[in-house]
Amino acid sequence: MTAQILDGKATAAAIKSELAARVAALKAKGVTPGLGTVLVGDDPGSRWYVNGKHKDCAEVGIASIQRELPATATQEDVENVVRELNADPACTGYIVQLPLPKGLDQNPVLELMDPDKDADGLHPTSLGRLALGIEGPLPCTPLGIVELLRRHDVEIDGAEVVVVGRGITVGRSIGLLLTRRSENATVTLCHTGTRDLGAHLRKADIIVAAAGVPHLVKPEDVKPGAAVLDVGVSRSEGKIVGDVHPGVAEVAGWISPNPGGVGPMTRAMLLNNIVEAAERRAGV
Ligand SMILES: Nc1nc(=O)c2c([nH]1)NC[C@@H]1CN(c3ccc(C(=O)N[C@@H](CCC(=O)O)C(=O)O)cc3)C=[N+]21
Repeated sequence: MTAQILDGKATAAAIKSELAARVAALKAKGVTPGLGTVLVGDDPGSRWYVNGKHKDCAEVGIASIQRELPATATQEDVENVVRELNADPACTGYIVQLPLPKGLDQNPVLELMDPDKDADGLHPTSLGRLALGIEGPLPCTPLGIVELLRRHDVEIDGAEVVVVGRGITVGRSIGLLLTRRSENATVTLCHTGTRDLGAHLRKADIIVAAAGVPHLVKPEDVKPGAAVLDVGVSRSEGKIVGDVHPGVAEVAGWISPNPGGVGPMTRAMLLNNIVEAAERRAGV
């Protein structure tokens, strides 16, 4: 058996064309959604990601608001840019590209953001709303994973989902998302303190590997027919190495390639959060 591919690149392209239609409808009402990015320092990887986000915006008709600060920027400098974007009516939502350069404290910056402009869905208020079941921006990678599964008809309702990794961007927040009534999955959150990871993995209908450990999920740990999502991004000689061993493709029912799987979906969901925020504000 060879797994079906959860093609994130193609799915993200389909979502972007749907979003482009919603942006056109907003523009017809006189509303132009705008995504802001705050990039501090000159890390080439961060710059590459931020540029990608603006390219995505151009594709669907979202306006781009780019703010750049040198690596020597002070905490006050960064916080002033955040205040400025909070007050800017052209900015529907924005992200502060993480990590910030050494010496800058990220939490006070994130807490200063207007939660209604949180494009990442990772503001304390957004995570609180998610936990409480209040509408608001949702974390992009978990949302991308749900969309990727839905659009490939992988059953989430009632599924046993095993998540590996407790980071905020994926592991911690996807449990909150998948256990909502609308998703209705059973979620086990595994991490470095888990005693027998293999025993958990072998019971899973859906595995979300987000530990950042190359090839952590082995073929013998996967139940035949399971859906496996590879979120891990490690690098070896410039190439991405995921958390899922290539041999898993022979056992799984579905597998997300990496690159070309969860990454493009994360980017598409950032755009989705901007369009939804603009629609909420316009009362659509
Ligand atoms: N405030 C904030 N929000 C973020 O969402 C955020 C961040 N900071 N800091 C860095 C990480 C990383 N991240 C990725 C998004 C898309 C791909 C992506 O599309 N990757 C491509 C290929 C990448 C390649 O080839 O290097 C793929 O998977 O096919 C990857 C990584 C968002 N991040």
